[in-house]
Amino acid sequence: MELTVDAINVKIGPRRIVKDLHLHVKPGQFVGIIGANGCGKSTLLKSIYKSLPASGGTVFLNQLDVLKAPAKKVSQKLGVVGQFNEMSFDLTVMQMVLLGRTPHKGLLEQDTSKDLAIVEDALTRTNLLDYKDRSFLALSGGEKQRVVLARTIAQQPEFMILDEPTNHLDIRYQLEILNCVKGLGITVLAALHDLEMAAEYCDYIYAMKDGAVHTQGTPEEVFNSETIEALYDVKCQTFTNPITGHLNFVYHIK
Ligand SMILES: Nc1ncnc2c1ncn2[C@@H]1O[C@H](COP(=O)(O)OP(=O)(O)OP(=O)(O)O)[C@@H](O)[C@H]1O
Repeated sequence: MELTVDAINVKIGPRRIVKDLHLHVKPGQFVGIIGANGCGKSTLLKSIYKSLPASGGTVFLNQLDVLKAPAKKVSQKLGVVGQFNEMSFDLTVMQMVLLGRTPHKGLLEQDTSKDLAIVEDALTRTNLLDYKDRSFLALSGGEKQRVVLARTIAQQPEFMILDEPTNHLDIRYQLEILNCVKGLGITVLAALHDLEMAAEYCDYIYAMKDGAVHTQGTPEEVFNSETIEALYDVKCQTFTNPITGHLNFVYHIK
């Protein structure tokens, strides 16, 4: 499944937060969005998954016109792991993850053995099998984040949007979550703050500044001192870690 975003604009009050932005995610790619706090990453993602109205532009998932299509149709294709996962009523972890099946079901349709098998698989992939009878509200922030990912996996989307998916997570779970998402083999668009993880996991990067694309390309093309300084207003040196072979960064304030 591929995503094509053309000339998207988002205004909040009088302010233009996302400005005429174009973005393309090819089938099977893991694409990252990076940029400083407040540059518009979440606003862009929310406009793509229709949580915020766009004031102009189009979003297509293959032939599906996302901004015009009914929510249920979109949620059969598109799964979202957002930044804030609070809810006010209590469900068990199992019940939360079963909610992921909703877009595929008719009104009042019962859960089938196939739904339960899909949920079991999602719980296994996110290391949550032992948590299935626990109360969602009593979980830690990181555990909640994993439950939300499991729910999104149970939704069986062909395209996944992640907004800072590793917020709240310790290092092991940050790696596990990104490995887990990568292992799904679906197309992914993710806002990421950790540049080293973005360099390791992303096939292609959009670097945003002030609501627009500042630079785009492969991690090797985007991650250089000039771009990082321009995006974050810090001094930066990049180097290849001799142990991991991955791109690493050293920062200091100008
Ligand atoms: N509901 C809102 N009302 C007013 N301003 C908003 C609203 N939502 C976002 N903004 C503003 O839009 C700008 C972009 O916010 P956004 O959350 O998209 O940035 P971001 O790049 O995701 O930041 P972060 O890295 O901190 O999550 C910010 O200046 C923010 O204050």
